[in-house]
Amino acid sequence: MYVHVNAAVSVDGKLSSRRREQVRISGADDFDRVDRIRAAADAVLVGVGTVLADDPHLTLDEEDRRVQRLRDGRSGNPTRVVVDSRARTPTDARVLDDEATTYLLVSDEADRDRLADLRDAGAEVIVAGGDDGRVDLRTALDALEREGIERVMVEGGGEVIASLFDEDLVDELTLYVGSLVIGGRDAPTLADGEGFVEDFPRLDLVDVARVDDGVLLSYET
Ligand SMILES: NC(=O)C1=CN([C@@H]2O[C@H](COP(=O)(O)OP(=O)(O)OC[C@H]3O[C@@H](n4cnc5c(N)ncnc54)[C@H](O)[C@@H]3O)[C@@H](O)[C@H]2O)C=CC1
Ligand SMILES: Nc1nc(O)c(N)c(N[C@@H]2O[C@H](COP(=O)(O)O)[C@@H](O)[C@H]2O)n1
Repeated sequence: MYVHVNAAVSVDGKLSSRRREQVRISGADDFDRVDRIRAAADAVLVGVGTVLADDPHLTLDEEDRRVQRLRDGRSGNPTRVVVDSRARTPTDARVLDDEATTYLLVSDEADRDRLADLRDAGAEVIVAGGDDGRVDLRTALDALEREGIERVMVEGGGEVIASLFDEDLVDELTLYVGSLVIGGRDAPTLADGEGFVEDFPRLDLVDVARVDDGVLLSYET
C-alpha cells in the first residue's frame, strides 16, 4: 500500500483555526493539484474529526478527470475512507452520498446498531480495532489492500496523520504552506496525537515550488 499524505498548513503549521472550521489556506492552483492527486489515488482517506469539522465530499472537482478514470476502467471517483473508531460519522454526511464507495474503518467499540444505520446509509464497514479503542491503521490498510486499494491519498486531519507517521506508514508528504498565520495552542497542526520525544520521523525533501501565494514542499520518507 502506497500512502501519500497531502495537507495545507499556515506558516505556523496549523491545519485550521481553534474553532476547527475549515480555513481556505491554499488557492485555485493548489486545489487543482489536490484534485489531480485524488484522481491518481484508489482511495482518499480522512479521520472522523475532519468529517465532523468540514463535512468534505472527497470526490473529484474536474469532470474530465472522472471521465478519464472511467475510460481507464476505474470508478469515476476514488473510494472514500473514514477512520472512525466509534462510528461517529453522521448518516447524512456528504461522504456517504452515492458518488463513490465509502469505507468506515471502525474499532471493536463501535455500537452495532449504529453500524447498521451507517450500512443502511451506504457505508461499507471494516472492523480493525486496536488495543487502545482506536483503529489499528496497519490492519485497516491491509484490509483495504485486500479490497484492491493500492494507493491511498490521506487528506487529514492532524490526529490521523500523526498516527500514520507513528506507525511508519507514510511514503510521501506534500505540504502546502499558505502565507498566513492562524495561531492558537488548541488549533490542529499537521501531526497532533501524543507527539514524538525521540525517534522523530525524518523526511527527505525532494522539491520546493511556489504555488499560488504559498510554497509547496514535497517529501519522501
Ligand atoms: N488544511 C488541511 O489540509 C486540512 C485540515 N483539516 C482540519 O483538521 C481538523 C480535524 O483534524 P483532527 O481533529 O485531528 O481529526 P482527524 O480527522 O485526524 O480524526 C481523528 C479521529 O479519528 C479517529 N481515529 C481512529 N483511529 C485513529 C488512529 N489510529 N489515529 C488517529 N485517529 C484515529 C478518532 O476518533 C480521532 O478522534 C479540522 O479542523 C479540519 O478542518 C483536515 C483535513 C485537511
Ligand atoms: N488542500 C487543502 N487546502 C486547503 O486550503 C484546505 N482548507 C483543505 N482542506 C481540506 O480539503 C478537503 C475538502 O474536501 P471537499 O472539497 O469537500 O471534497 C477537506 O478534507 C478539508 O479539510 N485542503
